[in-house]
Amino acid sequence: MNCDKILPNRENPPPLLASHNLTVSIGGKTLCRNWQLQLKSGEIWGILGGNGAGKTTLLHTLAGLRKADQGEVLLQNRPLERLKDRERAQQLGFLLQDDSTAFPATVLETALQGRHPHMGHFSWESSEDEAIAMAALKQVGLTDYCQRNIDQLSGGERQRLKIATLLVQQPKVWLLDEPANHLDLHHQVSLLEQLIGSVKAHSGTLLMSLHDLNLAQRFCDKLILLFPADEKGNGPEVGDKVELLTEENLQRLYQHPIRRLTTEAGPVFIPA
Ligand SMILES: Nc1ncnc2c1ncn2[C@@H]1O[C@H](COP(=O)(O)OP(=O)(O)OP(=O)(O)O)[C@@H](O)[C@H]1O
Repeated sequence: MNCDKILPNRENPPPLLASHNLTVSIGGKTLCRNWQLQLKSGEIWGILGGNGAGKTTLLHTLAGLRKADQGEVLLQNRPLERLKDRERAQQLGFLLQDDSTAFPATVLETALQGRHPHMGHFSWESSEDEAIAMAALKQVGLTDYCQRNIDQLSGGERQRLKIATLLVQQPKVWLLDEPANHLDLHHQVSLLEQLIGSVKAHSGTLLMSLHDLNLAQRFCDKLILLFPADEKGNGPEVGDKVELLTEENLQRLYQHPIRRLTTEAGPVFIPA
């Protein structure tokens, strides 16, 4: 591996998460080829693309949950696949779209799982860990449910609990697969604001897949538009949201005309 370009340097610190010549395919479809991506401290990224475009697959690859066809992912300058699970969990948090594998536990026990990567191997959760978990549950409005079993939560409450668990974990790199799923309008905005506030306060970075263009416009600095990769060199487009959120790009991305309206609150996107 050639790390010349990403050696640590005070003026140009290495990206928190980077892909190096990454090629990812699934089901005979190539999502990206020899792809270089750099997520830096303080940056908030979005991945946009239609159903089946590969957003989840790409996020899973960047999190090390599935192997890339070629290339590698670097977490704070170290190849992800060489990190121990615990080391990885200290630095990288993932919000899965589907967590049907979750085992029975109370809301508080689930939030406390976010502390596990930071605890000693044989230690129990301390009162300080519990206070951190309760503070996160308060942030997402679940204090009153802390002793309830998670199978007694609504879809939106479960999503808020997953977000609380990440707030407890406090990773450097946050990868979120459709964080706005199941959330009502108030919680979409208030929880994304809290997540992003926490990411920025800890000089982290966040990458999330979204279906809502207005949330992408509101919260992201940078975007990945997941156009299919082909032999002609086409593929994902990466850049500032201001450059990428055009009607032309969005129509091509979703194969549907999208109108960009200018309002006092900023641009608003609606399907035509
Ligand atoms: N195990 C698998 N084997 C083959 N193809 C798969 C497999 N899992 C997913 N796919 C296909 O890979 C493509 C990308 O799926 P992925 O879930 O990453 O898309 P997505 O952009 O997250 O979609 P959505 O917006 O619908 O959640 C889809 O066409 C899907 O059918």
